[in-house]
Amino acid sequence: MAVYTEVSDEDVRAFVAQYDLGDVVSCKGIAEGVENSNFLLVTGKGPFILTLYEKRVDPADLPFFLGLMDHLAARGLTCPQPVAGTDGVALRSLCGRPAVIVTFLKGMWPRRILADHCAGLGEGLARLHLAGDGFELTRRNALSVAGWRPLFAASRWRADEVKPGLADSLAEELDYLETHWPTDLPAGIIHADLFPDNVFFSDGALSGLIDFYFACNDLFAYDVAICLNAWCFEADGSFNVTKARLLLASYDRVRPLSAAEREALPILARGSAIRFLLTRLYDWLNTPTGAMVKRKDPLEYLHKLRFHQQIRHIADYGLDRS
Ligand SMILES: Nc1ncnc2c1ncn2[C@@H]1O[C@H](COP(=O)(O)OP(=O)(O)OP(=O)(O)O)[C@@H](O)[C@H]1O
Ligand SMILES: N[C@@H](CCO)C(=O)O
Repeated sequence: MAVYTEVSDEDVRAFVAQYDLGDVVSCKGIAEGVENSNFLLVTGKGPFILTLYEKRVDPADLPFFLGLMDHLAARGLTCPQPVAGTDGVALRSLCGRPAVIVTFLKGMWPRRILADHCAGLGEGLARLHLAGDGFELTRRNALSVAGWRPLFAASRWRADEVKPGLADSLAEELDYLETHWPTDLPAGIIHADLFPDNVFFSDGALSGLIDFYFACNDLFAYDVAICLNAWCFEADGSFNVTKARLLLASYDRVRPLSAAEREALPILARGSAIRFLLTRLYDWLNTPTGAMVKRKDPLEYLHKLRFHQQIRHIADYGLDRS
């Protein structure tokens, strides 16, 4: 359960009194997620999500995240929308943390990923990329290639506790990625964390996207690579080429991938693998004792990294070049 900050009933009632949401019926910590403290807040006006932003969210970025959700919703994408208080302000403070109430999305994220989910995902991801066009704020991706070295430095001295030799393997990979990382591919607003638990489905169709707190300006194809890693590997570690084909084909129908973007997928997938490996490694070594959170396994992403290191070309995945 991701609840880092406990909120008392009195605090919640005083907080909600600043909105036109009626009385608080209940407020329960949500047993999912690792980044922020999330609560299912039920008021006289129905269910909402109360989020307290934790360590990895820079408060200065919150206007970007909240504005982006409004921008995307205005363009027809189903995503949470910040709720303003009676004073017109959405971003507040609760228990010493920046805090926001957002609208509740119907649907469920898929616990077991089927090939059809990957088709829905590809279309939804491409629609998100198109819908981000025209958003006036920008945010650099702090967790792209320039951010990996400092993140690694924070865990390097203890990395071998997780797996002997891990520190050297990561150092070598970072050298490679820093030298070969592509820069001249189409870019815009990306989600940057579109894992299955951030994509809701209803009756088999994608019904909404959540958790825009890593969204930023970066390469569109990097977002595709993040999804290949998060959606197209099976529990036994094998790469499911059917899922990958469906993801790419449905993405392509909405926003065609250029030949250069396809060519770059193997290195982008390596970058995506090291990004999640490094944040998971840091969290593995630094999650505060007593925090109600289920840590994620960094080595799952070492396995994915090793897989992509063997790939020279997109055709080696069994995927089409165009
Ligand atoms: N707007 C929403 N509508 C419905 N449920 C939501 C909403 N926002 C969050 N949730 C629920 O809360 C859970 C955790 O939310 P979220 O993914 O934003 O947390 P996080 O700590 O940022 O997680 P992550 O580890 O994915 O970064 C989701 O899996 C979902 O069940
Ligand atoms: N989706 C991330 C956690 C949130 O950053 C992971 O699975 O490591």
